Amino acid sequence: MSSTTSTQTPAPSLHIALVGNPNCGKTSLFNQLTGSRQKVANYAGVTVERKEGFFTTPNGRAIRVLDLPGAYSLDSTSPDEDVTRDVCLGRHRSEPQPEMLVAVISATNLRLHLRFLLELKQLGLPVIVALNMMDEARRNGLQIDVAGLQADLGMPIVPVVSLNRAGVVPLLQALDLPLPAPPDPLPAGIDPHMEVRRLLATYVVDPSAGTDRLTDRLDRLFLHPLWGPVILLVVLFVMFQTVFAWAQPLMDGLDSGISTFGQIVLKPLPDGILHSLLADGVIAGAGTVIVFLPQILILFLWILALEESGYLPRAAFLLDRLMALAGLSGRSFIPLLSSFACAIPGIMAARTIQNPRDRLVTILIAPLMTCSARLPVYTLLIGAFVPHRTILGIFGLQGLVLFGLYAVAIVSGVIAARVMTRGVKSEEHPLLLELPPYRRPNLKSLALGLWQRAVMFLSRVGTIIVSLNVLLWALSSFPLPPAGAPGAAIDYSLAGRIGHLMQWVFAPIGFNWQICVSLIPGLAAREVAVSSLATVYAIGATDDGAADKLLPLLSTQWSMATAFSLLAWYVYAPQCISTLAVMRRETGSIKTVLWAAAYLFGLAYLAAFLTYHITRAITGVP
Ligand SMILES: Nc1nc2c(ncn2[C@@H]2O[C@H](COP(=O)(O)OP(=O)(O)OP(=O)(O)O)[C@@H](O)[C@H]2O)c(=O)[nH]1
Ligand SMILES: [Mg+2]
Repeated sequence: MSSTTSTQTPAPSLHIALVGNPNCGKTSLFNQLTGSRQKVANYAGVTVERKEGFFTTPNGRAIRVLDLPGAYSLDSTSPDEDVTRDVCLGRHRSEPQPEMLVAVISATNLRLHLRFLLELKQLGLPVIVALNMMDEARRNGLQIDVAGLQADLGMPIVPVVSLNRAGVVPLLQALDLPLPAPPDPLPAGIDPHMEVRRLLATYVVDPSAGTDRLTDRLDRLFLHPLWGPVILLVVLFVMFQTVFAWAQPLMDGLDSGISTFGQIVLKPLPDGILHSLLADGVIAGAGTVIVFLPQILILFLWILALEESGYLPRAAFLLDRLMALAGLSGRSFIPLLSSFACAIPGIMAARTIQNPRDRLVTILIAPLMTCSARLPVYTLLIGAFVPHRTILGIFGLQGLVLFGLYAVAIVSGVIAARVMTRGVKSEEHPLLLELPPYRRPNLKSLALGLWQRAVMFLSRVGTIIVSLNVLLWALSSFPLPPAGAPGAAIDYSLAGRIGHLMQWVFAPIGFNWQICVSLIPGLAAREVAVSSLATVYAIGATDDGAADKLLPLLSTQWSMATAFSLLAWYVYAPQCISTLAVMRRETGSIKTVLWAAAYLFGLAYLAAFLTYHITRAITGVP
């Protein structure tokens, strides 16, 4: 900026990095400084790769800032911590050493975080300490002699609260000052643990130390050997019940909105190609998927609230034994849990696992965890084939079946991991899982998180789903049948012919040719299978408006065995190219990916085959 109004010349630009222990609030600080919306959550290991951002200080200094994965020390042991170590030491392949570090430490966890800070002193780089979570420290009555600590450490300390912009202003101001001198390293022979103890004893008064805090009281309940698992089951159970119960009115509203919209748009158009393209390709396709938005948002509301509350690491702790059964350690839990939202961040979160075997097995079973894109497929079929009935007076049968599908996937994941590890115990270090304090989820950040999800979902619908559906519409409409040909026009189209050919392979598991056709575009994204079915059936239908009636249509045209077989297929099939691509990137091996795809498709076929024939035998429908 060549400003003539400013009286001060901005200081030269600066390149800094945010470094600190996991879960100390680096990403929250990064988001406040740069205005970005990187993922933040209340457990260790959320950020697994470096993120770059830019901002300007009040005096106009241009700053490039890196958010780094959390680390416990510079002797890194996992791929995510490698990044932090390499950047700090100036050894990173594509990232120059920062000119200054902003060491983020949490005021509520000084015993752990000061130790890493002492290690950072050895680097010979200027360091500013951002003393984060001051709001919580104040609430707990913690008194910190910041001036004394700062003089003792030889580094400027700036108290901050990274929850809002105002809370980080002191740091912005500190970044306008000339760079501090690099601190002196800890003299040889001084034990860092003793040094931390000395610092705490001299500069910190913690009146709540040794008292029974809320977090301790809650942990006695949530980590109780009996009540802990019971509560976990109840939480998961209620979650799936609400996905159906709360979403229904919203879904009905959306459904009728889309029908009305379709009628208004289509009414002036004469019958013909354009009418069919809009009705059968765009509206039928996008409309059938959009109605699932409420369910997806309810699922995410739960996931976001659980992430922020601090409950997830407790769940990992409770399930450590289950993981041991699979030959894995509790460290695999969070990556697997993230995969319930989407396997892609889940597979990336496996970078926090140190042991290479455990990391590979976790990546290989991550696609078995039920990602949110399966939800439309599951609920469409459950809605069409499972009666809307209450069991024992309180449990909805549909929610129960959904819960069952998730449970089957988890059990399958455990068995698959056990086979891959041959039950040999993990050599990963015993689970040293940090249990963060419980936090009431912030309503604003929940709302923001949901908004981001909604935008992501709708833009998926608007881009990939609509374009694939238009493509599918074209393939299902052309070539046109010869004049006077008997049967439905779609049978003569390219898609119809491909579907009939594929039936050779899929008839033994009860798939009709329409399902076969929808499986191909469904590879791009699982929800596309639903919109594709809508398009294929709409084009094939003789009566108008079949599109918005996919659900009743399926319940009359498919047997229960076919529907359940497709559900079983979707529990296992790696119907998502992006997941396979991320697997390739994270493992660096195309062989691994081919193997993963083969074993998952194999399982899918086997499960669908068994489900189809068992259901047929039970229902007695041939
Ligand atoms: N009360 C309070 N909570 C905070 C503050 N800063 C961050 N948090 C919360 O602390 C948790 C961790 O924040 P993150 O920003 O994800 O931490 P991180 O250091 O990036 O964590 P990793 O990426 O796992 O290393 C989240 O629940 C935040 O909402 C703060 O100043 N006060
Ligand atoms: Mg982070």
